[in-house]
Amino acid sequence: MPTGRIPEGPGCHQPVIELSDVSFAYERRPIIEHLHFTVRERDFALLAGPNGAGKTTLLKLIVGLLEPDGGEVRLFGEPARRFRQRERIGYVPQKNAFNPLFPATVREVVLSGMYGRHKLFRRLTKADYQKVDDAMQALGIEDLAGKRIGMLSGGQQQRVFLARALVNSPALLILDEPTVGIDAETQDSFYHLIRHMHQHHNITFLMVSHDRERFRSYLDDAPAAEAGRLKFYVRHSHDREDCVETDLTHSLREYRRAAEEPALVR
Ligand SMILES: Nc1ncnc2c1ncn2[C@@H]1O[C@H](COP(=O)(O)OP(=O)(O)OP(=O)(O)O)[C@@H](O)[C@H]1O
Repeated sequence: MPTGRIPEGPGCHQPVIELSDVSFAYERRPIIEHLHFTVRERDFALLAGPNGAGKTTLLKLIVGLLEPDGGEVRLFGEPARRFRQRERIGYVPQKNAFNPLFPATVREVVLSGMYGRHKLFRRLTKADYQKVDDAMQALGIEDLAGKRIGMLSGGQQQRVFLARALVNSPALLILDEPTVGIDAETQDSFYHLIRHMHQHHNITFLMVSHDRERFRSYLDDAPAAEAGRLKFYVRHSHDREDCVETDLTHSLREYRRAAEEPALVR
């Protein structure tokens, strides 16, 4: 298990998230104690743990919404509390975190992913709208563009949130139990897509999930780090040495065409 700050890796394997001796308590109740862990570029990290183990708390520490009581959290080499380049992080929330009565259309939800880069009310450019169209096409939701998000199935909604997270071409994609409440077949198709993205793109993944079993064949057997009931499982980027990036929109279109996912939109 690593201790302290890990030296920088070569090429496209720089540290993205560094947790050095991180501890956190709510009032006096310790939630996370002495956690050391580094996620590097193009790693796929699964954060697993039962209800109440501290997964959401740890995500908040990672994105700088909470500060640790001890130790240090760094994002892309900077202290998390000072990190401002929010557009480098894409976030896919739990389906249940979304209010189905929210009246926005699919296009508006995907477009709202741009606000990390463009302050609210700043005029969006033609290129921005093109990125929104590309992301919707890549995920097979372009025909749903004018529909109210609350009218869609759980699987379709998650594709909308994934498109929203991808419009800024994030370097780090955080997925917070993205398939809770979605049927097993749709979950399979979602995770197949996620694995494709991990295999073919320079995106680092941090996924929160109760469902370690689903990723058993994809991740190392032993946890790479543990703190209390929290466990990190990883597929390291050194499994893939080439650092060449391919265009995400093009690649996801090809992926759809290859019909590896026959019924893409469910
Ligand atoms: N703002 C808060 N103030 C005090 N205690 C809190 C606060 N937020 C969470 N907790 C407690 O901290 C513990 C960890 O909560 P957290 O939400 O991080 O767990 P989790 O692993 O994400 O759980 P779940 O799987 O149920 O979402 C829980 O016991 C929770 O009740």
